[in-house]
Amino acid sequence: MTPSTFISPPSVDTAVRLLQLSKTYPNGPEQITALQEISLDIAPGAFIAIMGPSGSGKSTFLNLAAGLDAPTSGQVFIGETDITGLSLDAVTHFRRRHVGFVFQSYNLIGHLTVGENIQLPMLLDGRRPDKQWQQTLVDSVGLTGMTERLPSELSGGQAQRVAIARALITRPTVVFADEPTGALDRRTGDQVLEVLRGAAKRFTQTLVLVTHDPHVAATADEVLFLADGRFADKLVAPTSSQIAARLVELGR
Ligand SMILES: Nc1ncnc2c1ncn2[C@@H]1O[C@H](COP(=O)(O)OP(=O)(O)OP(=O)(O)O)[C@@H](O)[C@H]1O
Repeated sequence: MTPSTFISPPSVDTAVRLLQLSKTYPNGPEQITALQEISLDIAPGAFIAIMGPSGSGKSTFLNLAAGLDAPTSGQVFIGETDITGLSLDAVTHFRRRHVGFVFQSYNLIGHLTVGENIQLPMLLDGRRPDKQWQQTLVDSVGLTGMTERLPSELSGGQAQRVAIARALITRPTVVFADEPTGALDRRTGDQVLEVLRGAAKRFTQTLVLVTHDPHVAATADEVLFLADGRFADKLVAPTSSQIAARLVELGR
């Protein structure tokens, strides 16, 4: 199916639109279908969590929705741009400007200071960082006075706060977070989640979080469940117990 056969691109009040998104991987003579015809609209400022049993397609979902991998079929719009129609170079450039990432492993550059790490997405894009916005973010994630430190001088929780500020510095259309508290103890993880959630709400930042952890997913406005590469359910503002119960039913 060519892109022109699909319906029109999303309006500006859709941050991310997935249209009949599918991904198959070769597996010897057969194929594994990791995602099957996923369609979803995410509103600007929404905070959604993606959950599902192991192998249900969460990583594949994130990789496709964020433009880190190409679908076998279907389309991904970020804002009004169909990123599945872009060349590899163009999608990399687009991602740098319009998509933020927070990974479990922080991915900070060791020889750059906190401040330089936060500015990095702007510098890589050849843009001058907005110092005032940077300071707002630094204060908002609780790193005031720490911008001259190196990553080796930070705790895990502080390192992830840097990663959150770095993800927000470009004012991206959407931030994807992949197990953002997976490397932290529960208390620190809760604080970091609160920072992430608080910043997203304060700056009306669209946030898509992929996690195994019901406690983490319960901080989202909505939880979408994948099973066998399809959306199996949605819970609005659920408790972690409700999420855990649903996961058991889906065969966690
Ligand atoms: N590169 C690949 N090559 C072949 N199969 C793959 C590849 N990546 C994922 N798969 C398969 O696609 C399906 C979905 O995998 P995916 O990693 O998206 O699931 P997941 O929900 O993130 O799993 P987990 O919670 O265990 O990390 C699985 O059956 C997996 O084995």
